[in-house]
Parts: sequence; structure tokens; C-alpha cells
Amino acid sequence: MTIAGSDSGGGAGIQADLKTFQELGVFGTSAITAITSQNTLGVQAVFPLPLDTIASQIDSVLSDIGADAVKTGMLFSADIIRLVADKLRLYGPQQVVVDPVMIAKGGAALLQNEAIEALRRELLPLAAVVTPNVPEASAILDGAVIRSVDDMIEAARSLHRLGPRYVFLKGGHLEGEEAVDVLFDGKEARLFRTPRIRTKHTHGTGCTTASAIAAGLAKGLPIDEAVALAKRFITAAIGSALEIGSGIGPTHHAALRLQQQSSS
Ligand SMILES: Nc1ncnc2c1ncn2[C@@H]1O[C@H](COP(=O)(O)OP(=O)(O)O)[C@@H](O)[C@H]1O
Ligand SMILES: Cc1ncc(COP(=O)(O)O)c(N)n1
Repeated sequence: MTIAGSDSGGGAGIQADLKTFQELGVFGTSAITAITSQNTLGVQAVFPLPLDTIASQIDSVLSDIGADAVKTGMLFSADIIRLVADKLRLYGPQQVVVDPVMIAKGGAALLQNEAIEALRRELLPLAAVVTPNVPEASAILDGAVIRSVDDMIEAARSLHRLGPRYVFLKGGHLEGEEAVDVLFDGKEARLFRTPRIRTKHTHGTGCTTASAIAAGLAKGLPIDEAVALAKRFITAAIGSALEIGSGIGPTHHAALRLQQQSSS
């Protein structure tokens, strides 16, 4: 299940999550927290949904269908975060992947500033995995400076103290020949490295990565295998990113499957 915002442009949010679930062979369900009018040029408008509308969708799905994993994305306000945390406590899904979405690639705010405290206190302790990018990790840690892989490991250690079982800190925003991510389990940091792909078309990379991790966990994979799968999935998707629109294009969610089909 994904609890997230709708991206009309189809590259991020609920749309990216459901495409990723489908590609990885798990059945996707959703609760929409906000509707965004969005394209490759940016976010034109954000319409948060009323709390009872969000609650009702979550109740419908979790009271009947259940979920082997729940992924949260854009939650927008402290009130929505509190509601989602209450529902997660009520239904108690085993695998909760929290993608602490804050700012769209074009700079639009997808989480209100005052909501960061609710994210820290209410949601992170419920997370099996939290998946911040570098600016999100820095914001959660009150402006911690993260400029290197060593800084990322230190930040992952601090984030782990806020309660998630695992921290997956993504390094796409750092410079360098490689895109390096850190998985921290409370004791050891494991690095996931791939060559950096030269493209500006990375709209939806965070949503897609977190959903791929959730799909892996839903299938019963251990965390390091779920993360390795997600890294393969997002690397293929970025490598075949789509030049649609005139701004930052989306990644190609079918890329890994198409590569596997053509090599078999
Ligand atoms: N140019 C790139 N080439 C290869 N991998 C990338 C690139 N940019 C991001 N990634 C990978 O995509 C995933 C999402 O990364 P990141 O950009 O850090 O997060 P977000 O999309 O949340 O801003 C991570 O696994 C990261 O390493
Ligand atoms: C509805 C919605 N949710 C999340 C993102 C972040 O996208 P990204 O994965 O590129 O950080 C977005 N642009 N829109």
C-alpha cells in the first residue's frame, strides 16, 4: 500500500509507487493524501485532502485487504502525519517504509516546515526503514551538514536514534562519479554504489526507490536484498529516463523488466 500524494505528471507520488509495485510483482493499493498539479516543469498547485477523506481510504484498504508493506510519501502537514501515524498504530502493518518527502525537484514544498517535528516524533519510530535524501536527512537533523559519504554515515547514525529499524540514506544529491547510498542497521553501515548516470531526468527517483524497497519487503526479502533490488530498479529506471515535457522528465519504471527480457 502507498499513502502519498498524486502527481498528475505520472513520474512521482502515487503514480510512481503503483507502477513500481506492478513492475516488481506485488499488488498495489493506495490512499491519496493530496492532489498535486504537476508536470516536468514543476508543481503548479497542491490540494491537500480533508483528513476524513484520507482516513476513510486507509480504513477501507487496511480493514479488509491489509498490506504486507506500507510506504508513505508526501504527507504535507503535521495533521496528516498524525492521522497516518494513528492509523499505522491501529492496524500495525509489519513493514512501514517512510519516505520523508519534503521538496519537489523544482523546489516546491511538499511538506510544511512545522510538520518536520511530527515526522520525527510520530512517524520515524513506526518505520522499518526511513529513506531520506541528503537535504531531507539534513532537515530532520536540524541542518546537519552532509557533504561526503562519511557525513552520510554519521547522519544515518543520528537518524537511527529517532526510532526507525533501518536508515537508508540516499546520496543522489552529492557530487561524484558514483551515486552512493548508505544502509544503517544501528550497528553497521553498508554502502550501495553505482556509477552516476549523466541525466537531468530524475523526477520521481525517491518515490520509486522507496516503493521498490517496500515491494521487496512485502515479498519477504531481508532488508539488504530489498535495498539491492531497489538500487537495481532505480538505476535501470534512471538509465532509461524519459525525455517527455520540457523540464525534468520521469524515470522509466519498466526499464529493469525490459532489460531482463532482452537479456533472456
Ligand atoms: N544521476 C544518478 N545516477 C545514478 N543513480 C542516481 C542518480 N541520481 C540519483 N540516483 C540514485 O537514485 C536513488 C534516489 O536518489 P536521490 O536523488 O538521492 O533521492 P531523491 O530522489 O529522494 O531526491 C538513490 O539510490 C540514488 O543513489
Ligand atoms: C506527489 C509527489 N510526491 C513526491 C514527489 C517527490 O518526487 P521525487 O521522488 O523526485 O523526490 C513529488 N514530486 N510529487
